[in-house]
Amino acid sequence: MSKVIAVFNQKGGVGKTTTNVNLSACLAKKGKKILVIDVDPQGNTTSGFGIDKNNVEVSVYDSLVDGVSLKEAVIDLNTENLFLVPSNVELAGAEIELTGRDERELILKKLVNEIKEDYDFIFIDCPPSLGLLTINSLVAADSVIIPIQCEYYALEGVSQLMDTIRLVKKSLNPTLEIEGVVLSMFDGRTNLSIQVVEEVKKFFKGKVYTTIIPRNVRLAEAPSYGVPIIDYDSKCKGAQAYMELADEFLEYLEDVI
Ligand SMILES: Nc1ncnc2c1ncn2[C@@H]1O[C@H](COP(=O)(O)OP(=O)(O)OP(=O)(O)O)[C@@H](O)[C@H]1O
Repeated sequence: MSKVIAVFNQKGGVGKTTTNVNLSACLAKKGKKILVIDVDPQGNTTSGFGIDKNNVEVSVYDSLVDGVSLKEAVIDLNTENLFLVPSNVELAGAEIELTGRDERELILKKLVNEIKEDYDFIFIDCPPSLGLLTINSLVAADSVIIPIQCEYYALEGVSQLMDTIRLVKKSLNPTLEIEGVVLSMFDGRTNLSIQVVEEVKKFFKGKVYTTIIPRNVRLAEAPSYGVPIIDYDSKCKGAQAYMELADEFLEYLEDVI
């Protein structure tokens, strides 16, 4: 059974891209066939996998705006089980171009449904906004993983994103569920990090898995080399934390099914 997961938080710089690149790479290592769809015009997930975003032939923009099938946009990352639909800055214009189209919130869902069964999991990297691209991502998804940075105002951002999830559930995707929270850039030496973890766990009342990813210099370096952390330094704390997240993710699904 295949599953589509949106990695979503409208706040910028909270670890969405890092989670997408590294969780998907870890799951691919565990034998799951993974497609990552980069729906962020910044294209950091695309470059995080080592793809030159200024040089892609077909991108998610072509699919969303011109109806090119996602199959035609897929890049084989030459790592076993791992595939990518790339993005680039062209996507920044898509929200305006799609305004006024019929069923504009359902475009990605229709495209994803055509290829869903070819993969075990499809991860969607949402942009840091609450616009049409994010709504398309949440409508296409079966579940949401929420990265939260352990920093000031983390919880305020969470209540805002919960409003969006509730709205999408109510009007466009009633079966959408929250699956897990990734507490990103945790610095165990600061009270703030510890407090954020406690508050977030209380907020979600133990209903979802909450995985802690430490602030880790190797994780911060890996994107500039265009590799997932597991291929960069598989022994570092960041790589181990994402492997643990992959285990939790798979355990959660076993429990649910
Ligand atoms: N656990 C970590 N340890 C150290 N650095 C990290 C960690 N997680 C993410 N970073 C760094 O923090 C920055 C922001 O992370 P990331 O790009 O994943 O966030 P994002 O939510 O995708 O951002 P945006 O909203 O701009 O798309 C990046 O430079 C990334 O390398």
